[in-house]
Amino acid sequence: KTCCRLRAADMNRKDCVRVAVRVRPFNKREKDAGSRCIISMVTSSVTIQDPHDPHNRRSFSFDYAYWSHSGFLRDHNGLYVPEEPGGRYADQDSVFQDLGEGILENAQQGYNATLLAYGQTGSGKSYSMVGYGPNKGLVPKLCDRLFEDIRGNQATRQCQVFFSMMEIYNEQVIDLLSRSSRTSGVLRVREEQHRGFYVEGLRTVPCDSVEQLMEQGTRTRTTAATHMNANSSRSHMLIILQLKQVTSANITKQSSINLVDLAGSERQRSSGSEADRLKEGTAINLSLTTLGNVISALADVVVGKRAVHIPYRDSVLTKLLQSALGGNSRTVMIATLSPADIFYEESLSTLRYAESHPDSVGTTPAGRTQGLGAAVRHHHSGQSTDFCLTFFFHLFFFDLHVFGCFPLGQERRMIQMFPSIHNINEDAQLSGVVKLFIREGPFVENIFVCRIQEHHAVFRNEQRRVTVTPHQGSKVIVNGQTVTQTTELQHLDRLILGSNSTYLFIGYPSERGGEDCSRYDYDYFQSELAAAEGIHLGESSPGGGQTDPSLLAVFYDYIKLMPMVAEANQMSQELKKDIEFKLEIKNLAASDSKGHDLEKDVVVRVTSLPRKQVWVWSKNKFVNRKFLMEELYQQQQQQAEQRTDTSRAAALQDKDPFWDPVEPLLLGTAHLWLQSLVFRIPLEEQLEVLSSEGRAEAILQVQLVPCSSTGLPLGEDGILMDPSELLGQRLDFQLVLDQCFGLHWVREAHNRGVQFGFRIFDCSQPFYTPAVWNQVNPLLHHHIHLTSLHTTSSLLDYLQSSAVVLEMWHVVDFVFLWPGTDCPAAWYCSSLFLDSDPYLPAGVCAAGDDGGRRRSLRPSCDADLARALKVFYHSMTSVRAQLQRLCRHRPSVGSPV
Ligand SMILES: Nc1ncnc2c1ncn2[C@@H]1O[C@H](COP(=O)(O)OP(=O)(O)OP(=O)(O)O)[C@@H](O)[C@H]1O
Repeated sequence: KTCCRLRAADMNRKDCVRVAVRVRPFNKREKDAGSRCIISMVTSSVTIQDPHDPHNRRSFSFDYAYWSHSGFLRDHNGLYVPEEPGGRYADQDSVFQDLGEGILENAQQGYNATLLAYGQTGSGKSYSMVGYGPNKGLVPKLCDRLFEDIRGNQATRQCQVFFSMMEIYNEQVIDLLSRSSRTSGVLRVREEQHRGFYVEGLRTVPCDSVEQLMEQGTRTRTTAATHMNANSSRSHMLIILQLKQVTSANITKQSSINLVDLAGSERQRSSGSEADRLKEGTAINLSLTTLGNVISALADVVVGKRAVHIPYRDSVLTKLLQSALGGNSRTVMIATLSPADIFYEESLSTLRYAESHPDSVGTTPAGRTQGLGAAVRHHHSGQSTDFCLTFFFHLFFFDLHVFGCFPLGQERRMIQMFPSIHNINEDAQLSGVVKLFIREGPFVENIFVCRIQEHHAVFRNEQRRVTVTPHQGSKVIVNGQTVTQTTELQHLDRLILGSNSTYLFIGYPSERGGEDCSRYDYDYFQSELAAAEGIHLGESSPGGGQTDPSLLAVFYDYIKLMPMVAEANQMSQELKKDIEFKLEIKNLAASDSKGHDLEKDVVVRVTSLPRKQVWVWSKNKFVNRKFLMEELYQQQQQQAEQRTDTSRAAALQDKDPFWDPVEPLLLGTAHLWLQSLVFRIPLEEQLEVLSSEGRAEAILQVQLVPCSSTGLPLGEDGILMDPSELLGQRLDFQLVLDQCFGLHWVREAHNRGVQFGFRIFDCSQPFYTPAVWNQVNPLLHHHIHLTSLHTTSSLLDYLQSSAVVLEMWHVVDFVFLWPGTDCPAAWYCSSLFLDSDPYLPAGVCAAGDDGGRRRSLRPSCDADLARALKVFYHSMTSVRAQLQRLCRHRPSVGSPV
């Protein structure tokens, strides 16, 4: 069995942090993309393989490694179990036996414990922690066992369990069991000497089962996320079970179990943009970073490295977990992984994070651990435990009023009687938790979606016909199409209300067949919307070839970003930012490819509407900014509720995620092929500058002129028949950027200009022409003299097969901006060496370098043919230049030719 099992008793003996890793099966997306599994496990060691370099493998050792990727089947109860008894598949039961039982035992002995799930969004954290359907996860299994034990030991012990459930989002605590948390229910974290950190006013509910409480908490989490324009995968969900035991000898033990479903770890990655780093600081999840630091610091204390300060106070999560991390407390982390090659980077960083938490935390005797575990037997006097279950019935009926939600049994009856709409969430665990029943008769169900309008749309049910009518100015999309009028709904219609509230319509029972509703997941909704915008993957013929995985990755990026862009637009509108976001698919043309199968990527075009200033943000930059926008949105909402002044926050431009300094913008690229140089033939070209969408942005007139070392153009005599004659020789040529035509956009404002940049051969620095301002057809007249003192075969290869990519940059405000570089003005260069070391004696090149490549050079060929080709090529070049000039001066339509 791959899973290395340590008995719970072992765990108790070794005071420690236990780290487990679990890999899940492929999901539909990964299967569609033809993903390969890059994770392998042998006993408790996990190996990950770099999909781009099969020799690059990294192995990590953990306490437990759970193989849940393959070798399983679904039994008649819907449980995922190993295909054969003793098979390697690790099911929910085996994970519970290893991780859950120890924690429970520990808590019963009176020690605090923490169980954390860490991993990227969609990697299986919720599956392990909460579970899906019959495949119950650690939390329900642990609670079931706890209540079973309590009932079994009633004669010798009296026990009470208190339950609380909260969400930490942007360092704010939201009580998931509170009625007010949907709007302004953000609670404060306080500290008291005898109590440590606690959440003021948090509901703590005595209970003897947790199912209903968890359901209620999940429901609040879903609606809170919708309301706050927030993303649930960015928040931490924390369940605290407090166990109070009084033995027959009248000894009181009190302990708490913290169960934490952490935010998706992928947000920890930087967008890589230097300029955005400052703003990113807050976007990166503080609690997640601090948790890592706390655990590492605890490990340092244990090995006696240095007297470390343990940064519990740096984040809300670590403050709340302080009494249950380290010391005699038990901490178990389960790190979850996707098996797919496309998530290599994410999975590697998860393994690194998990590895960095060695199993030594807390091995110090309790007395030396700064009292961390000593919190164990203290009394939580004064906690508000006077709250009882009946309150939740109030809560449910409160929900009924606004959201149409009902207690479980009643809800089942309602489903059998009425049509309804069910929320569909990106996090499958949160799908179907909000249901709105649409009763027949004079009732009108108004639905509240976002803060733009009090009511968004009206649902009516007249004579068993259900219709939706958008309120004026509200966005309602049915099956991918925007509707503005009353529209009748059919069973399984997909609705998107506002920027991104997605619902599935379930008709009357008589309309329902045995169809599988689970296919209408979040991806389905977004794919349908993308198809309406003309973005789709095309028909995949049954049994036909698979879609190119890289195209699939772009498509999935597109549908992932689509709702985020809609939300960003909504926030921009509400916060009156006058910024518009638009998703685009662009060719990554910064290569010298011949234009076939250009790699594509998704970018976000950002336009400041009043100034018509445009920025293009990368995916990562947009995602980070979107989180900052959510933060700003939340702050402003709270300030508006508290009626405080919002103008100060809005004035801090450099902190404003909607704002960016003026930046040069890459408008397009032109490819200048260099092949003529290997024959020392001059070339004059009129190149089209194409935008990333393939639109012609301008015409650029350029020349390649072979020349002497002093810059004199070579005549016909300089033309070579065999490029290999250049090997080891000096080569000089000039790249001339003459003129650019058709920059109509410079007319739109007075501060616009253009600048060209390029990279060539092995030169790491890009080079730029000086900017030219305010001209539709600017004269550039920029000459660059390029020299190779000793032409190597790799340079010849490069010239024969490559093009220089000339980038056209839009610059503004007469500020000299250097796109993507800190390059000083001196890089307006006029001469440049192509040799990596221009002072190397001529003819010196590494044998290995030349040996293999010489073969790829054109062999010396028939002299007559070469001469003929030379003449033909020369005349074609000038004919082409003439033709292009004629095209440019083409008479307008209708005039005589
Ligand atoms: N061990 C497993 N066996 C079978 N299916 C799994 C397993 N782990 C995860 N899955 C499936 O993978 C999908 C994603 O898992 P899950 O929702 O738990 O991810 P997550 O990390 O919690 O994501 P999020 O951060 O969005 O909540 C779910 O459909 C779940 O059923």
